[in-house]
Amino acid sequence: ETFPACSLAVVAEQFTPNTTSDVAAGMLIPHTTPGTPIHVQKQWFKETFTYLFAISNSVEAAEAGTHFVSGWQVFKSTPKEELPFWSDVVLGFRPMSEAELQKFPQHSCGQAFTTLKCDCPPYLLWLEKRLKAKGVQMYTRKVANLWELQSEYNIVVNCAGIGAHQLVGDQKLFPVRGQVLKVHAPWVKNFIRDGDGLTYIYPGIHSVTLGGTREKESWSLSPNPNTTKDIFDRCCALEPSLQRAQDIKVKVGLRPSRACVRLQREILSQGGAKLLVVHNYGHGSGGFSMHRGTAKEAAHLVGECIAALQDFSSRAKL
Ligand SMILES: Cc1cc2nc3c(=O)[nH]c(=O)nc-3n(C[C@H](O)[C@H](O)[C@H](O)COP(=O)(O)OP(=O)(O)OC[C@H]3O[C@@H](n4cnc5c(N)ncnc54)[C@H](O)[C@@H]3O)c2cc1C
Ligand SMILES: O=C(O)CCC(=O)C(=O)O
Repeated sequence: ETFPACSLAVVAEQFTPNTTSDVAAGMLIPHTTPGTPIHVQKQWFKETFTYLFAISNSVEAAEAGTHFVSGWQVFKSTPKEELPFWSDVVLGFRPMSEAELQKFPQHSCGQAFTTLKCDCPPYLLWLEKRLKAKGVQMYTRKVANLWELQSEYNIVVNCAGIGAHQLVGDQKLFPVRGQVLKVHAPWVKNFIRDGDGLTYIYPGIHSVTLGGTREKESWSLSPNPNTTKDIFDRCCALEPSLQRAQDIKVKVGLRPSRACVRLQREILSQGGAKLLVVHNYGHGSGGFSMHRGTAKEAAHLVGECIAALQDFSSRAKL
């Protein structure tokens, strides 16, 4: 969209439904990361929210799998941060009333708001369809080293998620394993998030996501049956009607975590040849919440790469 004169290809080892993004609940509810200034995180969230608001408010919404969802974030004790940085981006953020809190006898306070959610795989399939309609080629291939792309491409945008640990040897990137359940419980219409972020119930178009776990440095993609029971029990304690949920599927994903998203330009060179790289990975728990904002910044960095390429070629002609 930003550089219509460029031709684009997507190279990935796995496409939807086999990516980390397919495991996610897809809720727009940011996590704060220490390595990025809050105003930047807010900007990324706001751009993503505005973008998905427009899709959710259009005829595309059903196919794109994006929708508004209202609900509650509940706390057992008063949270340190009374007003999260994103409170004026989501809609209608307010403290819960005493009457609402009666639904949560274990909790003493809470926040009510409306946010947006992406259902995956539909959202990823919709994005793929839009790319293909523009003539973008999709190649299934594992890349061992970015340099192997140098003979075919001028610029590589590295969006490898947790795969960047091996692909570019980023030791600052680590997995935070998450196990969730996707269940059929169409009567659950409101989201519920325990303020510690460990237990959540996120209703989507096709299923309700029940979470979760946050296991730092665990690379295991195998579901743990004890964890499944634990997640189910925790969610039923918040929403007793889930006892009747059916068709329980267990999913595991590795959040690509880092002190900050790596949004950076790099020039690789070997024997006079160059490959321009834009890194855009390390979204941790916030890949959906921030994807449009970080993509916009990555596109800006691609613009800088295009200018650099033009500069190299005009210097080569001198
Ligand atoms: C349980 C769970 C729940 C979550 N819930 C939410 C949520 O509600 N809201 C939210 O904002 N975030 C959530 N997240 C976080 C979110 O899922 C991630 O931030 C996001 O999926 C990261 O997206 P990505 O595109 O960077 O990585 P991925 O989805 O992993 O995509 C990376 C792509 O790169 C490819 N790749 C990697 N290495 C190579 C290689 N060497 N060669 C070729 N291809 C390669 C992969 O095959 C894949 O196609 C959740 C995560 C988990 C695990
Ligand atoms: O934290 C949340 O509530 C949203 C889900 C999520 O981002 C996660 O599990 O990583």
